[in-house]
Amino acid sequence: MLKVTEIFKSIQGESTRTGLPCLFVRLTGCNLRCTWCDTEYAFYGGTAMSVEDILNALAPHKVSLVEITGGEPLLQDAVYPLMQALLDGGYTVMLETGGSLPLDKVPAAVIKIVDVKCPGSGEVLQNRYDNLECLQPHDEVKFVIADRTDYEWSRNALQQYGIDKKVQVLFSPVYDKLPLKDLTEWVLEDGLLVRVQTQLHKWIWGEDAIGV
Ligand SMILES: C[S@@+](CC[C@H](N)C(=O)[O-])C[C@H]1O[C@@H](n2cnc3c(N)ncnc32)[C@H](O)[C@@H]1O
Ligand SMILES: Nc1nc2[nH]cc(C(=O)O)c2c(=O)[nH]1
Ligand code: SF4
Ligand SMILES: [Mg+2]
Repeated sequence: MLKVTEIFKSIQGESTRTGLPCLFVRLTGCNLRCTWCDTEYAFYGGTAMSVEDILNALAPHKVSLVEITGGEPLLQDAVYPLMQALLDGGYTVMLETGGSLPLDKVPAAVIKIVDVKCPGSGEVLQNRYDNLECLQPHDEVKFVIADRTDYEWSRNALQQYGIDKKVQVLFSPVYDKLPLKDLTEWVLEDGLLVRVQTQLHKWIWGEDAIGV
């Protein structure tokens, strides 16, 4: 059984697949406490569901892209059979993870979106840099940036670990904290090979909407 906070249909609001219709499975519980986390309601509670219950909840929507997120989805062991069952059911599966837990057991066909936590998150010491070895070309690495200090730290991490040589890198401002324009201009000034992104669902439905 898995603890599930919510299952919903929306557009993918982040990553290179932004704008595509997508189903979301938000698992309950997180081992981190990022200062700016927009999903604190997923830390506790949740409904117990089996893999079959989750497949049955997704099927009527007739959307083939699904993202498993949280909370931290890799905290629950049953996430592995869930990912495999979704792949076997013909879904394109994305996994959104905070980067503090090992990635080596994630099925190769799953598209991993891995955060590298910046100092402004308060969780920079939790990054597992050996995870960068597990990345495949279809995976993406996301830096959520609160200010200029985070930006310079991210720029340095890119260079130190050669992340932009391996996968698509996303630079995302902390919503309502760092203006998108500032981040964009810094990236252009420095000629970084990264994709600036914003959380599109918040521009559509507002930052406090849940289940979108
Ligand atoms: C809620 S987390 C769940 C998955 C996992 N715990 C993680 O951190 O990647 C989903 C994504 O939302 C991002 N996020 C959370 N709060 C945000 C905010 N206020 N502004 C921008 N991105 C945010 C996280 O950094 C992460 O990339
Ligand atoms: N629309 C929408 N797209 C998203 N992409 C990643 C999300 C997440 O919370 O992990 C998310 C989310 O919460 N909503
Ligand atoms: S790791 Fe993800 S869910 Fe957990 S506190 Fe950070 S942003 Fe929120
Ligand atoms: Mg979200």
